[in-house]
Amino acid sequence: MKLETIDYRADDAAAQFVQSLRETGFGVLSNHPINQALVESIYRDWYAFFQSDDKHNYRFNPSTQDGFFPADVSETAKGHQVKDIKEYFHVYPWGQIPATLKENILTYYREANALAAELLSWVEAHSPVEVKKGFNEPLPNMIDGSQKTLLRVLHYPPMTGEEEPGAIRAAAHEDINLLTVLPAANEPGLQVKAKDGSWLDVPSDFGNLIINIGDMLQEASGGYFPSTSHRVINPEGMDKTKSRISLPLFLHPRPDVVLSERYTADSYLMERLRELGVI
Ligand SMILES: O=C(O)CCC(=O)C(=O)O
Ligand SMILES: [Fe+2]
Repeated sequence: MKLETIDYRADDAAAQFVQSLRETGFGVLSNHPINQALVESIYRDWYAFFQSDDKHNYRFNPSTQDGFFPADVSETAKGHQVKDIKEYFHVYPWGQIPATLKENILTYYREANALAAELLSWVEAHSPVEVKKGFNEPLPNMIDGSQKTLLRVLHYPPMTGEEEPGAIRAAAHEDINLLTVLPAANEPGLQVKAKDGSWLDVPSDFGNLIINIGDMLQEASGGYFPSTSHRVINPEGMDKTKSRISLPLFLHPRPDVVLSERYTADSYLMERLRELGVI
């Protein structure tokens, strides 16, 4: 099995994209409307920010979760013991954002959300009737006006040789949210677990847009759309000395959205955050 890249402008792009999501939990788009020059300037400016001491002036707020998370408080994926090798910044439009970085990152936030709403309408349009009937409201509606959607700017530092044994950039995990939208990072490493248990490279040609299903869409679709495990492996050889920057947008429904008979978006998120031990 291999992940195929889908041309966003193809006549049957929506059908192909939804089929890829259904089969692998991932969809990869080329020729999409996200401005690549904007993504590149975000990578460049935030790389400089992560290199500076200024980042420590934006330490995350534990109750609202916006701001800078240093490597020593970085996540440990569910079911793992060692921390990931990464630091990151959580951007919410209402949260702390360095003034010089604000305009570009909020433009990206807005544009990526607009595309995400369209992709959710593709998912809905290509869902079987029984699955569609289970959606309590149209999928694009679920994120409309949501204050919960999170843009994470990630910096994976170069390898030093001092890493904790077994630690990798991002240990295997599933995303909690509805869909995740991710421009290809400036370095490779992202892999998705196939049905046979093998790890596949996600095609990360610069300019591709990668979309994956999160647990909330799996829940809302009664398991029809699978939330698949993915990870970021450590670089080898010459790439060891390179940083990797990536920019996942985690689409979160409004808290009152009913996902299933068991969960609202809020009760689902709280249960997962409690399991992770972060609340
Ligand atoms: O850095 C990446 O390419 C993926 C990051 C990721 O999966 C996550 O932060 O949930
Ligand atoms: Fe992820």
